[in-house]
Amino acid sequence: MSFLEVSNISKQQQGVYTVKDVSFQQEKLQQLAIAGETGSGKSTLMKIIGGLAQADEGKVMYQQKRVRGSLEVLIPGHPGIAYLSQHFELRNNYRVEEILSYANKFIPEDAAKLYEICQVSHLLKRKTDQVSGGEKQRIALARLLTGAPEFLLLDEPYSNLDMIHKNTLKSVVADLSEELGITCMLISHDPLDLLSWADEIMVMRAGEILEKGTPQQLYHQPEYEYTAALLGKYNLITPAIAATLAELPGLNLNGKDQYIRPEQLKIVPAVNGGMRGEISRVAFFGSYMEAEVLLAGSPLTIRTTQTGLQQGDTVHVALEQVPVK
Ligand SMILES: Nc1ncnc2c1ncn2[C@@H]1O[C@H](COP(=O)(O)OP(=O)(O)OP(=O)(O)O)[C@@H](O)[C@H]1O
Repeated sequence: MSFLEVSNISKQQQGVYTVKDVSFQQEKLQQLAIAGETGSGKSTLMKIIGGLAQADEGKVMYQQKRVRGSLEVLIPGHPGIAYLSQHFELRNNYRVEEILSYANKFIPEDAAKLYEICQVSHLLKRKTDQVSGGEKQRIALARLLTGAPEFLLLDEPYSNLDMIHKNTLKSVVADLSEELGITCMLISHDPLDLLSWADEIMVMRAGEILEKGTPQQLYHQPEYEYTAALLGKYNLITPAIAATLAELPGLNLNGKDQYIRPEQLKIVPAVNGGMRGEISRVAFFGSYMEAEVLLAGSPLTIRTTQTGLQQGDTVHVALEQVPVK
């Protein structure tokens, strides 16, 4: 039996299904991410898994035991499962070390290691109102981890963090499995968080699991345009557009909609036989440029590191198909 088995979970709120017949499994130490637009039911599902909400139907089995819903117990939640909410609160007027010692199950040396992993060791003597938002987030995580959970549910842990604090917390989360043997499930609205971290991504739409797969599968060969859009920019090539792009080297004429990522389109030297087009727009993104190129009248977005491109330039374009693992 799997570490986590979710079977036929449904929940209605105000007469509408917010989670509908969701079933899946997660193995120990497997890094599972949930993607989906706002309101697609991600948080509701995660709270049901952690015993913090009540499902109407279905069951959650964690390490072979049923997780009881929030209405079946006096204090909602499961002792082995920690849930880091995007709306966490730290009690005011306490020292960080007091907050952390409250539910601590570790001996001092192990707790110190935990604080180091969470990068909060230097904050222990401060009061909770003397730390920044990003530091608070790491303290909240450290506090959850002091309860020695084996399973951690991370609900948008990086929202409201600037790039520096986000990267610090991302490296903390990356270390959790390896250093502490904790299995994690992550919700994030930023595709970069999910793609770089997950072993498997589940895509939710209107309370249901639409599709799931490895980051590479879902990024390069999504079944649905919804998934393509969630995970990054793309060019929709319908069969009608594909028919006008017959000269584009590498294009697959398979009669289906294709979602071509901007970095799959390459500007090539004219002698290499790419399809001729005209640049209609260029934008600078720091480490790369994005150019919109009109190919047979269709505007396609290309990501390139080539500099000096300008509106009105003639370029030749080829397509690289990416083998998917
Ligand atoms: N207590 C509630 N009562 C009624 N409807 C609710 C309640 N909580 C959530 N919902 C609705 O359930 C749906 C799913 O909400 P949920 O928070 O699970 O989505 P989400 O995918 O996590 O969204 P987000 O990315 O914005 O956090 C939404 O349509 C929301 O409005």
